[in-house]
Amino acid sequence: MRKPFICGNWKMNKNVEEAESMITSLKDKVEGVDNVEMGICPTALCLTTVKDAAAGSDIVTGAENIYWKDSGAYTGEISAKMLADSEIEYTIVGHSERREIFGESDYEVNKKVISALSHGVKPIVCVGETLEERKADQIEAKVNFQVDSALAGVSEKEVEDIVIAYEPIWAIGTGETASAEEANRVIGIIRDNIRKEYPNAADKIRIQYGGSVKPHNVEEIMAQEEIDGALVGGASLEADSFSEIILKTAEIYK
Ligand SMILES: O=C[C@H](O)COP(=O)(O)O
Repeated sequence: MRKPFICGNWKMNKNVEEAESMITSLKDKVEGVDNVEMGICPTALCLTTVKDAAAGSDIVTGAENIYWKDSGAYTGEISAKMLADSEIEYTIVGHSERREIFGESDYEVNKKVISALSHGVKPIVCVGETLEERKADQIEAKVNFQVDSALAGVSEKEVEDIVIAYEPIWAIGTGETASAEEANRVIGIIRDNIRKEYPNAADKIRIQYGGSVKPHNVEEIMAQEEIDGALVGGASLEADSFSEIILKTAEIYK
């Protein structure tokens, strides 16, 4: 059975003090959970704060984004190498907000995935369709294209370290979720597509759902066979709601 991964994406929220206090409180609330991997992706400013505050717990840390070069004249960027040097385990790559607001392309997402893997940082690759694409029956074509592009050049061994997050764009921060069955269906499509290129790894790769995951709907979502966790935005900002999501997932996986 794949171990579910519940990961918070704080986006552009929280200063250092707030980050430290949230993790301190979260640690207490999820102590003893060993059947769910738990993570937080804060801003670059708070990465080491979260890492240090989480010490002694099973909470892992991830960045929200990277650039694919190791170092150099790339103002405003951080690299996978820097994350590895600070023992940061994960990085989100290709979140729809990066793609839509900052114009990140599938080509760039792939370069970032390759760079992260080369430094032992695990990428959480986000894919998902817009509402227009959903209405035009293009969900499958869109997500499979995004996944194929992101994984280009990745070996079967390396691919096991990748987490995919299926996040329908229309469900992010809107309070709307894909129904649990629909999220499960699309994630099944993604896994079947991965199986074509990576027959031995497809059943090992974790595929999360993201988009308005909250304490009140997490059980239904996590009960689905294909869904291996969640990438949580808004509800990951408070220790109460995020721990509730983790604890309910842990209960389902008992
Ligand atoms: O990365 C997380 C997603 O964008 C979901 O955000 P949300 O839970 O606030 O809808």
